[in-house]
Amino acid sequence: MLLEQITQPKDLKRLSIEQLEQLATETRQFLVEKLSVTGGHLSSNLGVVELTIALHYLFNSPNDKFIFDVGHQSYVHKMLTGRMDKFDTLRKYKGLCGFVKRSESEHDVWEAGHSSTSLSAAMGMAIARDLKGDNNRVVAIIGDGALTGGMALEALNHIGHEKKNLIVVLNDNEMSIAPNVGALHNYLGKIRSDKHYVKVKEEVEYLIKKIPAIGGTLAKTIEKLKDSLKYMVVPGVLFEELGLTYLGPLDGHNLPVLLETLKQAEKVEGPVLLHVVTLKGKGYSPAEADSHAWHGASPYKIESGQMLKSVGPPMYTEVFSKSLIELAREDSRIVAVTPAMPGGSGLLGFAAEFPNRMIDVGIAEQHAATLCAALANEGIKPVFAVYSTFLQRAYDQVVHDICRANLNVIFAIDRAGFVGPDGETHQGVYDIAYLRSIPNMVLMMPKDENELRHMMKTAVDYNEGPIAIRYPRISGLGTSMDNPYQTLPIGTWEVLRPGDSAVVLAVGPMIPLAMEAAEQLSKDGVQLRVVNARFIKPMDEAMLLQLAKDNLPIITMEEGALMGGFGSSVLEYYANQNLYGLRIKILGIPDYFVEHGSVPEQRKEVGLTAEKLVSEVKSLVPRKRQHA
Ligand SMILES: Cc1ncc(C[n+]2csc(CCOP(=O)(O)OP(=O)(O)O)c2C)c(N)n1
Ligand SMILES: CC(=O)[C@@H](O)[C@H](O)COP(=O)(O)O
Ligand SMILES: [Mg+2]
Repeated sequence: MLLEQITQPKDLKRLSIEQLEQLATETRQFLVEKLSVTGGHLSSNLGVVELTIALHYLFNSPNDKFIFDVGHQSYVHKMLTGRMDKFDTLRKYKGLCGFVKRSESEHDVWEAGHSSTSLSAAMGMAIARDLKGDNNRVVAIIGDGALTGGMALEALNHIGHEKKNLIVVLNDNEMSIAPNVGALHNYLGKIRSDKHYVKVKEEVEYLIKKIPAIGGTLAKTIEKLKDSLKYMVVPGVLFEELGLTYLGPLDGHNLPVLLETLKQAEKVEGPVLLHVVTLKGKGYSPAEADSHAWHGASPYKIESGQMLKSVGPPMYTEVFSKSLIELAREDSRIVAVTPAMPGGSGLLGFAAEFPNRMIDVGIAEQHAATLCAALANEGIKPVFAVYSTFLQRAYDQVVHDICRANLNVIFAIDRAGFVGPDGETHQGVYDIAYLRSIPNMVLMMPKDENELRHMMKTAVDYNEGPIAIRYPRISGLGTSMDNPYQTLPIGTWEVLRPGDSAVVLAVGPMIPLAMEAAEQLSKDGVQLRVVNARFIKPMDEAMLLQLAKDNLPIITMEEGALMGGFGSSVLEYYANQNLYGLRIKILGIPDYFVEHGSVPEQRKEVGLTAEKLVSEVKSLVPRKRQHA
């Protein structure tokens, strides 16, 4: 096995083309086998096997810098840089990260997880290189999906202007997570499909070379002719006009072609865009057939391609999906907007039933937010379906275009809280802090999937401005679903369990932990009152005042950043009411980035457990009130 001989990139350099091709075969086999156990981003990585081998064969990482956009397709890079032995721990707690990670290797020079940052990073590294007088190569590897992200276009604008030496490898597999969308995608499709370009271009260049060298106006005319012909024959004219040299399109699985074109690219002065065409999922037929489903694969049986799906209650996303469809059947104003996550956000069923009411804008959260503002401005009821972590990308639009204008936008914030294997770049733990401080925003989180349905109805009926529902990347509790839907009174909490020793104000998935702690505490004679703090903003101020009067110890519990979170707002409230002397403890996520693992492992790491709540309550309740 050649793969076993590769412990660092320079081991590639002694291999022949045939051996590199053999290595590609072994690499695919390794990925399919390892990820059948761990799960992970299989189809993206299968698509970049030859490309990654070619890059490490030709260039000299880490001196030459590889910047992977998103970084979900960096498994081959990790294999070739000495981490094959760690793949059994991929995306596991304290194991190999599923994205590029500087602490793992000197070859990991730039981290991501969020899309469309690679070109900005490449530009920064190229400028720094030139300021320092270095001469290393800077190579960004960006997918056709990531190229639809606004940041990528901002960077292209700058790259074309500055004309620094750098290489952009556009990995075009026609897919984002779902099929890619947008005018750029269509443009790339035209280039990919029309072989006419390459033929005519070669003929024109041959003819122009034939014209004997002459001076004066004729030469200028010929130059102009060549330029105007460029519009007809050069496929990447869009990029050429932006100031990049376009090379391609080329077969991203053909190693000799890749190596030859990369060598060409290396010689070009200024920025180069290499348009590489690949097949997402290549080499594993279930992934080739459905690269969307195999983008984020669960563990699977290799032979059958059967993914091992979790059994039990429905995921919150599924409940959101079904209730959105039910509500949309009754209300034609409802439109769903997604920034390139129709599958993950549970909108495929909605799109099937309401094809002209589901809008996928590509990886463009900022555009999606302001689009929703305009839809609401015109009387439409937009549901902005977005992961908590990706909503961070549109913070200004939420403030400037939606909340300030007090427009009726519904935010369906999925993956709110810990997300597990995707880790620190994807944790949905800042939205409480970053949303509650915006005027006009209503923010709620359900205790279970049944209450999620009622919150959906509450949001659709709400016409006083923006309203957000956040829900986690976990299964529900298996509760039965009320029919009909109920509309919840805004700003009201509910007591789920009485108690007069202490009270916990619990948010969302913290409630089952609070109920478990209450059970344990009652055995010691401590009666913990459990409150469903389902409205994070506005809070139930009547209840807060009553709790102060009762002078009970108060604990808040949220799966969100403590800094600026729900607990902070309770502290702020009491301080502003001059209600000092209350015994209050806030539980949440401390001020650091929690890395990948399972959600229970992440909760345990930060102390979001029933045990922790029990000990906190006991520390606040006078001993005399506890059984000895
Ligand atoms: C800001 C942001 N929005 C959404 C995502 C979710 N996401 C991860 S990968 C991906 C698709 C990327 O497509 P492409 O760049 O073409 O890579 P491929 O998987 O096709 O190789 C998306 C939408 C993200 N990581 N970051
Ligand atoms: C790499 C990326 O950002 C997405 O693929 C993300 O991992 C999807 O997350 P879910 O698996 O929670 O849909
Ligand atoms: Mg793609």
